[in-house]
Amino acid sequence: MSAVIATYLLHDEKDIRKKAEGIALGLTVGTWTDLPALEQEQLRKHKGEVVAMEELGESERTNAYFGKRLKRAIVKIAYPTVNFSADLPALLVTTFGKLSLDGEVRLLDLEFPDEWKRQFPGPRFGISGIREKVGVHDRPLLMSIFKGIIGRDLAYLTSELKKQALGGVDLVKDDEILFDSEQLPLEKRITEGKAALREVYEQTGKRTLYAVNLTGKTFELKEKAKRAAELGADVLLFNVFAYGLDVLQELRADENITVPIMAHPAFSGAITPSEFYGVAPSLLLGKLLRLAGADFVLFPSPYGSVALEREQALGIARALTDEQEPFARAFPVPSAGIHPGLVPLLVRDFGLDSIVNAGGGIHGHPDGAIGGGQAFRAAIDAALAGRLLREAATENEALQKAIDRWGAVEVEA
Ligand SMILES: CCCC(=O)/C(O)=C/OP(=O)(O)O
Ligand SMILES: [Mg+2]
Repeated sequence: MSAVIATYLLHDEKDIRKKAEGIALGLTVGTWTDLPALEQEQLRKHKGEVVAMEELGESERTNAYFGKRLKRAIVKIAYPTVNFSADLPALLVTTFGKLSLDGEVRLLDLEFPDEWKRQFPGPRFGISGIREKVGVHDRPLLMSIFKGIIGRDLAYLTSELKKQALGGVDLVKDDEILFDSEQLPLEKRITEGKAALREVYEQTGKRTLYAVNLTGKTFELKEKAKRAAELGADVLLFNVFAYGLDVLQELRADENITVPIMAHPAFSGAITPSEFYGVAPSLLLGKLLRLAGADFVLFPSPYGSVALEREQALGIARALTDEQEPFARAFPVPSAGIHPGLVPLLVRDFGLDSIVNAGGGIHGHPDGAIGGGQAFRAAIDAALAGRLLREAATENEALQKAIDRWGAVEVEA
């Protein structure tokens, strides 16, 4: 029987196995033992099964949080794929719909039968495709974020775009809070942005992509994205969790929208952070965003301003780049509060196939966005060469100024 296997962290005061069995039945056939034999035979292929249970010891932390003594267990439950359609809304409602309201259950992972998950698109470009577009194959990419753009006009936007590109970044992204406005409509940001980046390319030979924020009402998104593609948009930034995973998948699957999609984690913090309930980040921001077709995935780094616990951040990156999956690998983009002094940690933890992403760490440099980009590029080169940042900074003024401002976390080679 083809089944999706959900892994949960369960809590219960009395009988964890009974709770697990109740979930397996409640989210599938509803009841079992009181059914006549004939009905049991007819319904057997639809019945959810507890396929594994690992009891955990009591946790003082958990009991303190819930204010009662709880048993705990990691439980795997199989949901027959014959019960639901092959789409993410059906998957989520089946495995963690009403159950997500329980308040004492955390969805840790979903495992899919091969033939079932191949119905999903995965990234259209992925890491290799993005590298081809920027022409960089031997280092982590560097991305900067517009800051202080709301309320500004196109002349200001293109001027700021050029400065970031002149600093040597490979991509510039809209901030996720930049929405269409009279002064900065999407179509103009694309066309004027392309012209500005073409100027920098002709001046420096450096190609820089611009990720424009695709926003607006859900049912307008496809037409907007098609128009953006026609205008030559490099990348579409998308606030997936304000819309839904299936909207991301619909954009990815449309053959008229052959543009890389960059998933922003905005609003996902309403779902992932608790260790006791909600959804594990490696599943929501890793496995599911890759399945739905994100080429890049931003998530809080372990050392930034909205830090994720390190193992959780690494778990997202693993899920995005797992070679066992039948999908293109997606770029991990550990973000928030990143400055050049953190690059050795980023390279150690996320390696070559990742993106160093910064807003304040670029624009807050004493020499502005150009200095910020130069400092990051020098830090990346130093980290890859196994050099201490402070040593490399003796030969690079922009990096030295960044270290003077934000410090540096050295990682021994
Ligand atoms: C995890 C998303 C980070 C983000 O959206 C953003 O704008 C970061 O800005 P900085 O923290 O680098 O200034
Ligand atoms: Mg942002």
